[in-house]
Amino acid sequence: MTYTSAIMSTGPDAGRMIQMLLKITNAKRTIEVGVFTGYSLLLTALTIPDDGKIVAIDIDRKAYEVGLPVIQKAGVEHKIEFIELKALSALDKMLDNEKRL
Ligand SMILES: C[S@@+](CC[C@H](N)C(=O)[O-])C[C@H]1O[C@@H](n2cnc3c(N)ncnc32)[C@H](O)[C@@H]1O
Repeated sequence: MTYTSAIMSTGPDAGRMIQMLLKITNAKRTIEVGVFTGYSLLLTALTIPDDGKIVAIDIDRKAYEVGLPVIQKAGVEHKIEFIELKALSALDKMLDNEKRL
């Protein structure tokens, strides 16, 4: 599969900034809104602890699946819960579930 929208991906400088912010805040649980092929998702998964969790939301699972083999090769897929849904609906569901706990 070819993906022609590479311009949508986070740039390397912004990626390093994301990693730095995750480190200085000791982030363990994060929400990624807008995954695309998963570059910033991969950086986040590589940065948070091994028992950390990322809820990754995107309306397009196909784009996520383009980058998934890299995430798997990096050994960080277990930290990711991918949700294919509009972000607002996914976030509403998460809030509803939280209220029920
Ligand atoms: C700029 S790209 C994300 C780039 C990604 N973070 C990266 O590092 O490569 C934006 C993504 O948001 C997704 N998107 C757009 N509207 C959305 C919505 N309402 N809910 C969920 N995802 C959405 C698109 O499918 C696209 O994959």
